[in-house]
Amino acid sequence: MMTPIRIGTRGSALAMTQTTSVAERVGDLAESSYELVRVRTEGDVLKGSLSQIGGTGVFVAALREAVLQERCDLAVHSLKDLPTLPAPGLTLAAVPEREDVRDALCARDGLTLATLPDGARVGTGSPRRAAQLRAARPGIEVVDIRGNVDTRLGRVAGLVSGAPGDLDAVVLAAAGLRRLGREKAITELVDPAVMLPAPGQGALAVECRESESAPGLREALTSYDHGSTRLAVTAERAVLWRLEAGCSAPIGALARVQGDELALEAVVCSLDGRSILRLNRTAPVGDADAASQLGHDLADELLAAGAAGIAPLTT
Ligand SMILES: NCc1[nH]cc(CCC(=O)O)c1CC(=O)O
Repeated sequence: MMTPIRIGTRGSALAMTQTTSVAERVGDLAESSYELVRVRTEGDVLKGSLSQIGGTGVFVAALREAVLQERCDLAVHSLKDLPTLPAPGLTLAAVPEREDVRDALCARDGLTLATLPDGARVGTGSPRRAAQLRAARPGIEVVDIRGNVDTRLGRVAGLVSGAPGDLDAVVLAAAGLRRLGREKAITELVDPAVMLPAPGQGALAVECRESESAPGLREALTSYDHGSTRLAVTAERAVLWRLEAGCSAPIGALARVQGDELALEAVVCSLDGRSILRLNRTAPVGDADAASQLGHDLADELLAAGAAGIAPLTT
């Protein structure tokens, strides 16, 4: 018998549901009980816009510390919040199968990107979403917002009963809405041809200590890992790494395994949405190194095409 696997999580509703579903699967696979360990992160404490807080990994650092200090054995993160630099002493032990990768428009009165009136106020805290929104619909006003999913939905007029709402719509990740059982708020799943998601969007990351040696745990995590999801997010994150960009840079990337090819698309946007540089590239499906190479190669093409002059990459 093993002692319970201790799984670190942020306290937000989204983090708790994500961690609980991971914990149940890992517990089953390792034939072990588990307990959740709540960790408060800087990203939960600080107020203000995420782009103002800046820096990568505000949601991640405290969870990583908790694993390194052996206050817990695993940490569950949203992969898109995970810095591209590896954390010494930790390893990305499992990337479970990805949820919906798309961004979701949640608008009043069933409106969509095409039917929102000019002048509509659309909330997002993400420069990537803001830029692609402006490019798709130059007439709308993008409003910088932050807060948890329910706070954001509450800003949309008529979407949440009792909340007056000062916005016509917000854009959130479909994956988070689904995990929270809030998919009814979605009025349009935005086609990635219009809005390329963030690298790693919709995927989770399970980290453990490199030295983890509990019987069965590493094996359980290896069998929980989803090969094509890992290849896709590896390629996407390699773009970000090569551009030396952070998670709040106006960059989107999406890779998919299509037959025996890994197809990667990436976009770099100016903040005003007027310049959009979008390229794609494919490689034969191979190992993680080949997926990284594909991401690096596409990033080099973006740089050669002027990416650094379009967007503030290091924010
Ligand atoms: N940066 C916030 C964040 N990190 C992960 C998700 C949920 C979706 C996902 O797993 O990609 C969200 C919320 C959002 O973007 O709407």
